[in-house]
Amino acid sequence: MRACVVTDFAAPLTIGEVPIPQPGPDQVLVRVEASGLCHTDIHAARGDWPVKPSLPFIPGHEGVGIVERLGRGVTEVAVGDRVAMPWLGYSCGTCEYCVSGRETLCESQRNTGYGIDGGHAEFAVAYARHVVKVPEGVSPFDAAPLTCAGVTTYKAIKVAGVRPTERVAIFGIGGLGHLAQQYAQIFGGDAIAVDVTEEKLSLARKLGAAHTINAARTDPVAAIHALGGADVAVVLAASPTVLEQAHASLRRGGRLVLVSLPKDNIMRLPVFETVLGGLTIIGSIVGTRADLAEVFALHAAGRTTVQYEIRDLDEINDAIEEVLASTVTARIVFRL
Ligand SMILES: NC(=O)c1ccc[n+]([C@@H]2O[C@H](COP(=O)([O-])OP(=O)(O)OC[C@H]3O[C@@H](n4cnc5c(N)ncnc54)[C@H](O)[C@@H]3O)[C@@H](O)[C@H]2O)c1
Ligand SMILES: [Zn+2]
Ligand SMILES: [Zn+2]
Repeated sequence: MRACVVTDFAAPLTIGEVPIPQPGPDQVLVRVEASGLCHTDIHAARGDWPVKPSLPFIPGHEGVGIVERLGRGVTEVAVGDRVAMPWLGYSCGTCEYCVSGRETLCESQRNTGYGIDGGHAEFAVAYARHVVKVPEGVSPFDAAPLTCAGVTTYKAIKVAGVRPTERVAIFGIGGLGHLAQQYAQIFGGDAIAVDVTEEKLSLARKLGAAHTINAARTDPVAAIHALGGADVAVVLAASPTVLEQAHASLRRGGRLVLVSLPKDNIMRLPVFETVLGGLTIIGSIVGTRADLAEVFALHAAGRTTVQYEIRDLDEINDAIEEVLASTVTARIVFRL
């Protein structure tokens, strides 16, 4: 099969032929139709984070496709089902986190496109318990970005507890951000979209943003305080500077939700303003299978719009450069 393989954190990704993987017990073989390029794939391919994937590996955790074969004991899905293969590729099911609906915190978890070969390939093997069925009527190209960008930001808005009329500042209107904005609005909030290009802000306006701020031209902290300050700020740009701006943009009682994972792995936190402002700081990691089912249901009901550009897998290295240069409207999805 044709697959994208990371062989070296310092080298471009390679596209080549590798054997089709075989599903073991409790696993399924999926023929991938569409696979979204998350910024996390770039961090993974470059070894940006403290825990690195072992080489070589196939990235991609927004893979969507058709179940082609079942391993021994699989009852959860059938051959022919369309499924999504999210970042949470395996969790133990029995630890205190798993049994209390917090499977994304499982310490035995394995991650698709990181510890388990992922979706940037013609076929992928996944644990049947951890794939999520894509509802009838949702295209694989819409489903792919929802599988990480969607579920992650849906969860981030949920943990922030966004309430009607609250001002929700979204820092970074990329793959994650354009969906975060829509979930903030679905929960009743007014979105303030912050990014560094006019194309991203024009998409945000099209999707209903109450305000847009170009951080390349205007100080977003002053601009958000001129609107009264943010009740919630969600950080989706992988930069410590943006983390600090998001914190500074909050009004008293505000909540800061950390989602992006900058290589630098550090933010300066002003203690005085945090204490006196009664601020809450929340870390949010992807979402559960149940969250993803809700994300798909919202989309099937016509409540969200997924913005994507389709590319061939051979173009992945150029696609990565485009994401890093902020020239992609929202998400790139590979057609397999
Ligand atoms: N916590 C999680 O569960 C989780 C899940 C998925 C992705 N992530 C992380 O979230 C981050 C975003 O992922 P993505 O796929 O949406 O990336 P992306 O590249 O599509 O989006 C990032 C956006 O930030 C914008 N940006 C850049 N500099 C900015 C600035 N100074 N101010 C405001 N905006 C700025 C970019 O123009 C772009 O639109 C990555 O670090 C990724 O690893 C985290
Ligand atoms: Zn992702
Ligand atoms: Zn567990």
